[in-house]
Amino acid sequence: MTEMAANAEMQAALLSRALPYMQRYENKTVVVKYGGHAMGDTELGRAFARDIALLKQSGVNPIVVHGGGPQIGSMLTRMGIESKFEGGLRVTDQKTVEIVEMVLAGSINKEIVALINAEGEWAIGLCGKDGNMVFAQKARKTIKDPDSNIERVLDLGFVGEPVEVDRTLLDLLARSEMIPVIAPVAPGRDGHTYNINADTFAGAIAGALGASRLLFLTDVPGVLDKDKKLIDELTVSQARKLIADGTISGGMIPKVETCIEAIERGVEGVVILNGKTAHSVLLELFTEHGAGTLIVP
Ligand SMILES: Nc1ncnc2c1ncn2[C@@H]1O[C@H](COP(=O)(O)OP(=O)(O)O)[C@@H](O)[C@H]1O
Ligand SMILES: CC(=O)N[C@@H](CCC(=O)OP(=O)(O)O)C(=O)O
Repeated sequence: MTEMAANAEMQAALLSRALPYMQRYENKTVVVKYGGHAMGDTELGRAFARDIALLKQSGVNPIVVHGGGPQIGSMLTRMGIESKFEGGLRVTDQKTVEIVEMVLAGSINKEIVALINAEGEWAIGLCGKDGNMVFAQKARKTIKDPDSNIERVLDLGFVGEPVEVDRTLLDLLARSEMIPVIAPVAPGRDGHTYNINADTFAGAIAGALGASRLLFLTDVPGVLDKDKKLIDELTVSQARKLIADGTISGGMIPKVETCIEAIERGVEGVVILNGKTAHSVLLELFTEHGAGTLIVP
C-alpha cells in the first residue's frame, strides 16, 4: 500500500470511530467557553473555528461564549487606564466598561465570527443585550482576608452577575444554520451596562439551556495541583478545598465556581481543558481520550 493510501485508510478509521460520539451529541447543546488566553495564535484560532463548524455539521448545537481578558488589558493600557483585579474579577468603572464592551462585543466577537464563517458555516455575533437574552445585576462579592479571616465586601463597580436568561433567541438559532457567538456583556434593569466574567456568563447560558456539555478552553491543561500536575477528575468538595487553601487562584476561581454551579444546575459534563492544543474540542467530545479536568458531583 502506498503511504497516501495508508494515510487515507487511517483517516477513514478515525472518522468511523467518531460515529458513536457524534450520535451521542446529536441535537444536544454544547456550550464552549473560549478564553482570552486561549486566543491569539492564528492557526489555533482556525483549528478552534473548524471544530465548532464540524460540531454544527454533525447535528450538535454548539454555542460559543468568549472571553478576552488579556485583550481588554492591552486596550486599557493603550488608553492609559489602569486595571485591577479582585478575586479574579476586573474592577470596572464607567470608562472601563465602555472599553470592555468595545473589545468584547466588538473586535473579539467579530474576529471569532469571521473565523467560523471562513470554515463555511454561519456564525452570528451577539452579547447579552441582543434579543434581551441576558439581564445582569451588580455583582455582590465578598473576600476573606487570609490573615485575619475577616470577610470584606468588594465594590467591583460595573461587574455584573447574570440573573435572567431568556432562551427565545438561542432556541430559534438552534433550529437554524446559525452558530451563536456570545460576548459576556449584558444590561441591567437599572439601565447600566455590566461586565460579566466570561466563565460565569457561559455557566448561566449552559444552565438555562440545560446543556449536555460545558467546556472551558483556557491556557493550562486543566486544574493543576500544588506540584503543577494535572488533576484528571475533581469532585465539587475537593474543588472547594483547593479554592480555600489557595491552590486554585486568580482566573481559575470563577472558572471552577462556575463548574460547581453548572453541575448543581444539572449540566451533565463540565470540563476545563487546554485551548492551546489544536482541536481540543474534538478531542474532548469525539474521541475516547477525554482531555483536561472533569468536574464531577
Ligand atoms: N490550580 C490552578 N490550576 C490551573 N490554573 C490555575 C490554578 N490556579 C490559578 N490558575 C491560573 O488560572 C489561569 C486560567 O484562568 P484565566 O487567566 O482567567 O484564563 P482564561 O482567559 O482562559 O479564562 C491559568 O493560566 C493559571 O495562571
Ligand atoms: C468581570 C470580569 O473580570 N470580566 C472579564 C470579562 C472577560 C473575560 O472573562 O475574559 P477571559 O475569559 O479571557 O478571562 C474581564 O474584564 O476581563
